[in-house]
Amino acid sequence: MTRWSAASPPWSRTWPTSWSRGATAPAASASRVTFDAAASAAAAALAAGFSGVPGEICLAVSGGGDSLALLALAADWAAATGHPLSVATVDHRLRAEAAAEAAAVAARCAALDLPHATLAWDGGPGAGNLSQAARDARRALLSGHAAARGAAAVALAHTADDQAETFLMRLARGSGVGGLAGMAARSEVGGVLWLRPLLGIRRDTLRDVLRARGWGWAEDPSNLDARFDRVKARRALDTLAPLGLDVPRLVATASRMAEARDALDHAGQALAAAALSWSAEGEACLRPAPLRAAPRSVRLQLLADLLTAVSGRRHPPRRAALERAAEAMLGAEAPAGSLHGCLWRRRGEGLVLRREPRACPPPVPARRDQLWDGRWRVRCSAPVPEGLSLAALGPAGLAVTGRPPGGVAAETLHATPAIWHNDSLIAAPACGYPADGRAAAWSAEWTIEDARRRRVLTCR
Ligand SMILES: Nc1ncnc2c1ncn2[C@@H]1O[C@H](COP(=O)(O)OP(=O)(O)OP(=O)(O)O)[C@@H](O)[C@H]1O
Repeated sequence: MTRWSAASPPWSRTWPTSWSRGATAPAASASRVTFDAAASAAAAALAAGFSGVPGEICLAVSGGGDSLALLALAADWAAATGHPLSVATVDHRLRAEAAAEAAAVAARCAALDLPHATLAWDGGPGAGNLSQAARDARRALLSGHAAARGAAAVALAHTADDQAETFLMRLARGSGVGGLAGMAARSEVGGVLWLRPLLGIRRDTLRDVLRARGWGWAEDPSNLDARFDRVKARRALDTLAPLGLDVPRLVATASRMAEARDALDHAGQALAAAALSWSAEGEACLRPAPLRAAPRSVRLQLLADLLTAVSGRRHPPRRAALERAAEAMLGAEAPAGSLHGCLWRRRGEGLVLRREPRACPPPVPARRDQLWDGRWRVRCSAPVPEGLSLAALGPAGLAVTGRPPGGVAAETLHATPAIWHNDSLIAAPACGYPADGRAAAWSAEWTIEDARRRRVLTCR
């Protein structure tokens, strides 16, 4: 990328004064060379991260420095390649300045001739763990928006610094290799392809890219709030640097962990083929003998993947809890237990793992095509009338449908999706209700959306 050539020093432009931190730009020629190399590396990383994506890429841009740099680099790449881009900003409505930040991103996009949408979240006040709820809502809004536009992927602007902070936070939580592998450059969750093309690029480089263009950016005050683990991790990195434990070292370690995780996955695949079968309702049946015979790390990886898939959650259980549950499952004492929104129970010689009904989500409005509880794809082949909701079948629903033939446990059926109108059951597609075809428009398919887990677990 030659945009920042020495003939036209980009840092000679003026910085906006109101809406940026405005740190000093590199001045000496050695820094210019360093900057050119770093900026070219960022542009090359973005091009590699976006390569082969078959359609529009929707950029998630908050107005912060990282994601504005993503916008800047992606706009250059799109201008050179003609690849379609769009941009979305989520206004969580949690800070007064957020609307102005979204408007500033919109203005930037208008100047670049890129479509932009502001997606508002109204669920803030009252949400339990507010930052987790805001993150989940952001992902849901972004994936819904991308699906509505028919976009092929959503791009996030996580950096090498984010990856290193994530590594430290997971280390502190006692994560295994799966967690220590950090964030993936590509992942498929909830039917959406998520891209993180800047995971190898330093935050400071991205700030320099913006300074070079004279673009300001917004600072989210929560990035300085020491109550957040991420901020603590950022500060800890400063303390650890003299030990040689810096961002590049942690990122390199995370990528070695990703290789180890892939090797475990591979072994887990062989173990799954020997030990695992599924019912159509998403009940996992395990044969303990091959589990016992497998190396502990492979066994734990398979159990972590299973618990993640059956619970529909994005993250596996904590390592310590997983180890305790694995011991209990393979020991003789406890006949049953629960972990990570799942129930396990001994059945004959085997073990059954199923979703815990009370961990299923509260009712949501029924739509024509939606992922429910992270594990069921629920569709309707006809327009959905107003006022219908999607919620777990539960005991009340099962009392209406009765147990379908096949011997599936009532508890498993309780955690399947059902369509309701107030308290009246309209359809329970996983139970084939109603049998006379009145609600045949509804279908439900048990699904493992995450590409990595799909590889490990789809051996039926
Ligand atoms: N409000 C938002 N609207 C759209 N995308 C967002 C929003 N908040 C975060 N993102 C996306 O998620 C990524 C990671 O979020 P995180 O909260 O860690 O952001 P960050 O490190 O503060 O980055 P940025 O400086 O771009 O906000 C961002 O880089 C951005 O791509």
